[in-house]
Amino acid sequence: MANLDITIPALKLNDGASIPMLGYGVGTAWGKKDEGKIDQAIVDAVKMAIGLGYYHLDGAESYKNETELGQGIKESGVDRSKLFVTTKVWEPAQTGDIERALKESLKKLQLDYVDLYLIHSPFWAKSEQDLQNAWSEMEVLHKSGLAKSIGVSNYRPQDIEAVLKTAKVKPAVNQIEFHPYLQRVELLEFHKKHGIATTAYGPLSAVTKAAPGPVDDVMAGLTKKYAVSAGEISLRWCIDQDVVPITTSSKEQRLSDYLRAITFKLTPAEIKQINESGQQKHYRGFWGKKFGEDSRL
Ligand SMILES: NC(=O)C1=CN([C@@H]2O[C@H](COP(=O)(O)OP(=O)(O)OC[C@H]3O[C@@H](n4cnc5c(N)ncnc54)[C@H](O)[C@@H]3O)[C@@H](O)[C@H]2O)C=CC1
Ligand SMILES: O=CCc1c[nH]c2ccccc12
Repeated sequence: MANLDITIPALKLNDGASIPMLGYGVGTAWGKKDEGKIDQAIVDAVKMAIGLGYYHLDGAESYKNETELGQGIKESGVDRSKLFVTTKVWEPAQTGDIERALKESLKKLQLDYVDLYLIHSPFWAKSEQDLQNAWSEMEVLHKSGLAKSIGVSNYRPQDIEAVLKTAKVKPAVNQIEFHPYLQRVELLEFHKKHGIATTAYGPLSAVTKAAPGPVDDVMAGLTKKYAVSAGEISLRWCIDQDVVPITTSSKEQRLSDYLRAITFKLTPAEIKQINESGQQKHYRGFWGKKFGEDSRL
């Protein structure tokens, strides 16, 4: 399957690095059970995604497939410097855990550095000080060059506020669930105010697992106008709001088609139509219990 021979545009981060505006995740479609054995299907999927032009790869310690992600990167033959590799640390329990986790991740990934290292969630922390201590460990890893950029994931404004009280380096990114049924308006405003980039997981939710719903009619009109699928409209809806979507699929055709999201642009009026119809429904696919009363934020 030929790719479109296009380069995915990049967004500048607050530390000067650039992140490709469409990512491929190995979390949801590829969560692995038996960590002892290499899963060739995941290696092949990573190679396939890179071959199509997905140079932004999103992994995590908790997905238990960093070995496969690293092997896929190696077998792709694409120069390391061209790739943007993210991984995430799961719940750090004590001082030193984050450094240990990153070094273990790098070993599995067969890499000398990651482009972006994220704290996977704030929900393990018992106090503001826990979040601040974890962040200062991230800053040390950033300074050492093992993580070119550092950020967070699933942080709410109050979690970022806590971090910013003592941070020397601001988080470059907050990776959050984001789609028309979870628009995070206040959080995005907060990110903008502090120069934090937003990356989005679950970007297809409104047209896949949360469908049917109130955006369907708007999507139908736009798919005709742009001759793309509702998935591609969903990805573009993120990009046009400076949000970097991270998607995934094991199907080469779908992944290839999703690259069309970088070939057109929605108008401000079309984004508004999606936003207004999307606001009529609320859906959260991940971490719902942890967000509790903050579920709509
Ligand atoms: N930081 C965090 O807490 C989280 C991070 N992530 C990251 O984001 C990545 C993407 O997250 P997703 O929620 O999976 O993104 P997504 O909203 O792009 O959904 C992708 C899923 O939808 C399915 N799909 C794609 N096209 C479809 C279609 N036309 N019809 C029906 N199903 C279709 C795919 O098979 C795949 O399972 C993950 O792989 C992971 O790397 C995901 C969840 C939480
Ligand atoms: O990051 C997304 C949610 C998540 C957290 N841990 C795992 C493990 C395997 C798949 C998804 C996830």
